[in-house]
Amino acid sequence: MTSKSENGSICDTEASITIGVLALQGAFREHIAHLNRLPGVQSVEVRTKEQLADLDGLVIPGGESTTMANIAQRWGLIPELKSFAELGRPIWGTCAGLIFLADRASGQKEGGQALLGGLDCKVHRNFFGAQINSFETELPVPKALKAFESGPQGFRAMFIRAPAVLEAGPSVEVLSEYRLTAGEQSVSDGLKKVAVAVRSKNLLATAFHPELTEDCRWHKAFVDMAS
Ligand SMILES: NC(=O)CC[C@H](N)C(=O)O
Repeated sequence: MTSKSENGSICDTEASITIGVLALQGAFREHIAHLNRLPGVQSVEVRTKEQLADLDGLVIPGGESTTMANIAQRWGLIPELKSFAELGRPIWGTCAGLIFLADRASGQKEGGQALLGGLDCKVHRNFFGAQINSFETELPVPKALKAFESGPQGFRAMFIRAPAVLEAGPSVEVLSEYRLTAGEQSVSDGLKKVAVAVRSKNLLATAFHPELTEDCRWHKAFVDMAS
């Protein structure tokens, strides 16, 4: 339902959930657009620690995890982001955001990079190779998530210089897996599959980019976690 506020602007009176999208670098606008399509949800670009206070959940978008970590460090955001996660507030990391949330990462730039951590996982930062190896595929929907109860039984997964979860601890629930092709297995020590979507308590992480497809169900799933 929309109504006119006193100053005459149109506002959505149903909006009750506020989701922030970390807007330091990367694909934050696409997440904002998807979130705004969901009823009762308003989204905000987040650049300061003060903005974190009023959020029901935070999306850390895809982009370049080293650059994002450097900016977050320079702007003094790392301690606040860490405590956001530690306090059990919902965070969804996509692609670079997944790397950011992982406790352990390989394939990092020399000198490593700041990680927020919280997700008991080891990720490979560029598991699927360089930009040129980016690809799109269809994966079965995660049955564990209510948001996928309706709609097609598969979802489009776009992998762009994508990471993958190589090891996950007992607290981590694997929501989606990707089966490696014979060629991929031969350069991955015979690994047959990797996790590409995981959930652990207040943290959701996906190696692919739902914000670049028409499907809003991953955003809905995160809003469910934040509601
Ligand atoms: N699309 C992405 O977010 C790519 C992430 C990239 N592999 C990194 O290290 O940050």
